[in-house]
Amino acid sequence: MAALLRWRSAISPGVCTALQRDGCAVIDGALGANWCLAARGEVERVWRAGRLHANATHIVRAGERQLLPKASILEAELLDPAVQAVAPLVAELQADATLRTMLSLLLPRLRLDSQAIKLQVNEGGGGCFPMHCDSDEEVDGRRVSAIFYLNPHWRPGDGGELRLYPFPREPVDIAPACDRIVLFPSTTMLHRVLPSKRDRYCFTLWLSQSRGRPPPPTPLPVLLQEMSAPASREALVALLREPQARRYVSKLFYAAPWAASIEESHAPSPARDAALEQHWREARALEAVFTRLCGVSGKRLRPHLLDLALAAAPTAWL
Ligand SMILES: O=C(O)CCC(=O)C(=O)O
Ligand SMILES: [Fe+2]
Repeated sequence: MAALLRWRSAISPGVCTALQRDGCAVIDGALGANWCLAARGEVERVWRAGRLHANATHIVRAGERQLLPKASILEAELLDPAVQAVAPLVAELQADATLRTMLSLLLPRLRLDSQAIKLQVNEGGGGCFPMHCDSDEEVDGRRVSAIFYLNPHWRPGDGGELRLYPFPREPVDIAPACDRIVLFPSTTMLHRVLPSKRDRYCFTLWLSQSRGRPPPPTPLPVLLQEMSAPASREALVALLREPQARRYVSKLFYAAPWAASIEESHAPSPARDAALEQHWREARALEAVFTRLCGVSGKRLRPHLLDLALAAAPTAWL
């Protein structure tokens, strides 16, 4: 209870400003080391009770669904009352609306009305996540991801850093240190987890707008196809003020490290080949669209897009 009070006072207007301006906010010391150690113990008990399952991405290839598991990553949603009974502290946080209330008050475009927690254990030995965004406006109502790290013994060299790609700014690595919370927009912040040498515990609180959601905007690829080409510099800079547009440009910008992150996160399998194929197909399609719009091709395209995105900054993330 004391930890929850402490947590409530840690969610300051400064956190909302950083989230809006930088695309991420880091809060240290919000719950206290004792709470985090106890929460880590709860996640471990859920694991020992056999309630964590291997994380896997669903890939659709030639109409067939294939499962693409991540090596060493185990997870569980905190929906099941049996899991909640083993993790009462984390369940108490799941029931606390402070974060979503504060964010909705201070960031008027956010109307967050529900939340869910996912527990995660990375067993180490190189376990990692490939580059991804957590959600998409067409998929569900998730808007803000908040990750709570529970690793009292983390040291530089252990790996397992969260890497954010706030394009056009340089990537940022954040250590999964104990009692640290990292917030970012679920639909637009590209991120991954670097390989972890040792076990790594955390849970994610996803904050969603589930009621009264506006219909999803026209998908960006459709809008881009409709823009006349070549587009003016002003039109392209205006486009890159939209977080969704920056998301697509960063997919193109980081196509090679993105593919490497898929190879690093999954053991070789036909499902991994399908994921890589799909990744390169999308990257090539984006390259064709932006080559047409910018009137710039080949090696000159990426620096050109970076220049446009820098001209669009500073931009809002939410
Ligand atoms: O473990 C982390 O730091 C991030 C995990 C993640 O990106 C996810 O669960 O979507
Ligand atoms: Fe994620």
